[in-house]
Amino acid sequence: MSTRELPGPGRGERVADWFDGRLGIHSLGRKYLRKVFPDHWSFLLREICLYSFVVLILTGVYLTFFFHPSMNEVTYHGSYLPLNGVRMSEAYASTLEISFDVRGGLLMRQLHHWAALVFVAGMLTHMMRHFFTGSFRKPREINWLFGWSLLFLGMFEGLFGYSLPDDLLSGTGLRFVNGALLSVPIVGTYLSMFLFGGEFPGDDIVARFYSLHILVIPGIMAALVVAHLLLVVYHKHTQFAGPGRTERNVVGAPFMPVYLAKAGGFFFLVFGALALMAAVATVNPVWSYGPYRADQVSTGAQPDWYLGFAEGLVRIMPGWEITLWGHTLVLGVLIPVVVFPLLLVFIGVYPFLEARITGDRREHHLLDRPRNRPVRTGIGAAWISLYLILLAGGGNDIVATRLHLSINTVTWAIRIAAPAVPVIVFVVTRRICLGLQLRDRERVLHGRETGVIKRLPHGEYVEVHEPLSRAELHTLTAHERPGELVEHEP
Ligand code: HEM
Ligand code: HEM
Repeated sequence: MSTRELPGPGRGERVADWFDGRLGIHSLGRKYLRKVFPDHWSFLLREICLYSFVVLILTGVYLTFFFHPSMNEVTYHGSYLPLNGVRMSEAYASTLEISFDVRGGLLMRQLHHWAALVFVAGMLTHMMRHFFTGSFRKPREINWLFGWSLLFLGMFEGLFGYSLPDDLLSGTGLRFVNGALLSVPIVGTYLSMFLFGGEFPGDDIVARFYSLHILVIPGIMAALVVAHLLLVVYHKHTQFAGPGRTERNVVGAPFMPVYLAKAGGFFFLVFGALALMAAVATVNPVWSYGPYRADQVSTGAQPDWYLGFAEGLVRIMPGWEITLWGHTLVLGVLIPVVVFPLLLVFIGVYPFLEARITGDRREHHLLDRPRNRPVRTGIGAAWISLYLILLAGGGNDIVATRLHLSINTVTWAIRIAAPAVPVIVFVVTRRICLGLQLRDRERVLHGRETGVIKRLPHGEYVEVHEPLSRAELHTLTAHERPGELVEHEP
C-alpha cells in the first residue's frame, strides 16, 4: 500500500488532538482515569455529601431567579388567599410566589431544603466514619480540617438559608441569634448593631444573609470541596486492612470505567431520593407561619436539626445573670455561646490532640477497626450521645407535649443526662470494644465455632471449631497492639 492510500485521522481524533495539544487532557486522563478506588459501603457517605451539595447549588440557582432579598414592605395579593391583603416583606412575598405561582417552585424549594438537611447529615456521618477509622491521622490532618470547615460552614449556610424567607419561624431564629450576640461581654451590642444594620430586626439582614448565602459561603465551600478532593488524590485513599493491602498500596477498582459508572449511578440515586422526599414530604411550610413581626413569636419554634444542639444548650441552662461593674452578664446565654463552638472545635482539633497524647507521629494509610481503638471509639460515641441529648433539649417543648410530660421534667432530665450519659456511653463503648477484641482473639486462636457437637470415643462432648481462612486471619490480626508505638527522641 502506498503512503497516499493510508487513511488519515478521523474528525473525532483531530478534535481530540487539537484539545490535547492545548490542554494536555490525554496525559492527565491517562494518569488519573486509572486511579484506584477501594470499596467499602461506608465510602458511599462521601457521595451523599457531594451529590446533595450539587443538588443544593442547582436548586439554589433556580431559586435566585425568583427570590427577592428585600425587606421592603408590600401588601400581598397572590394565590395564597388566607394571607391576601397582609403586609409583609418582599422576601416573604416572593417565597410565597415561589411556593404557589412559580412553575416547579415549591418542588425546588423543598428539594433545596431537604438537600440541605441531608447534606449536613451526610457530612456528620462521613466525618464520624473517618473519626472512628482513624483516617484523619498523618498525613491527612489538613484534609480533616478542610472537611471540618465544610461542616462548620454548612451549618451556618443552612441557618442563613432558612432565615431568608423572613417568615415568623426564621425571624424567631434571628431573634435567638440577636440574643446570643447581645450576651457577648463588651462588644455584644456592637456586634448585633453591625449584623442587623441597627436595632434588631432592622431592614438589612435578609439582603446581607443573601450575599453570604448565595455567594460568599458557597464560593468558599466549593473551593474547599475541590481542595478536599485534590488532597484525596494526592494522598491516595486509605483502606481497611486485608490480604494484599499494605501501607504502601491501594487495592480496588479503577476510576474508569468501574468507579465512574458506580458514582454516576449513585448520583442519580441520591438525586432521585431527594426529589422523592421533596415531592411527598412538606418541609418548612412558611405560609402557615405567617410573615415575621418583631412583636410576635411562634410556638414550637425549632431550628433545623443540625443546629438543634446549640438551641438545646441554651434551653437547659438556668437563667443565670451576674452584674459586674454595673454591667449585666447573661450567663444563661453566654455559657452556651462559648460551649457550642467548643463542642465543634474539639472535633476539629482531635487529630492533633490524639497524635500528641499517643505520641504517634507516623503516617497511616490503613484504617483502624473501631474496636481496636477503644478509647477513640468511646470518645466518638460519647460525643454523639452528647450531641443527641442536646438535640432533644433543643426540642424540649416538643418532647414534653408528645410524651405528655411537664417541660420542667424534660429540662431537668436533660440537665442531668448531658454530663452523665456521655461518661456512661464512653465506659460502656470502651468495654464493648475490649469485649469484641477478646472475641477476635478467641476466633484467631481457636477458630470459628461451628455449632457441631461431637462425642469422643471415651464419652466426652466437644464442639468442633473450624480454623479461619488465611484471609480472615490476616484481617483480624493486621493491627497494632498497645505498646508497639515507636519511641521518638524528643
Ligand atoms: C451548602 C449549601 C446550601 C445550604 C445548606 C442551603 C440551605 C438553604 C435553606 C435551608 C434554605 C431555606 C429554604 C426554604 O425556604 O425552606 C435556603 C434558601 C435559599 N437558598 Fe440555599 N442553601 C445552600 C446553597 C445555596 C446556593 C448555592 C444558592 C444559590 C446560588 C442558594 C440559594 C437560596 C435561595 C435563593 C434561597 C431562598 C429561597 C427560599 O427560601 O425559598 N442556596 N437555602
Ligand atoms: C461537602 C462535604 C464533603 C465532601 C463532598 C467530601 C468528600 C470526600 C471524598 C470524596 C473523599 C474521598 C475518600 C473517602 O471518602 O474515603 C473524602 C475523604 C475525606 N474526608 Fe471528606 N467530604 C466532605 C466533608 C468532610 C468532613 C465534614 C470531614 C470531617 C471533618 C471530612 C473528612 C475527610 C477525610 C479525613 C478524608 C480522607 C480519608 C481518606 O483518604 O481515606 N470530609 N471526602
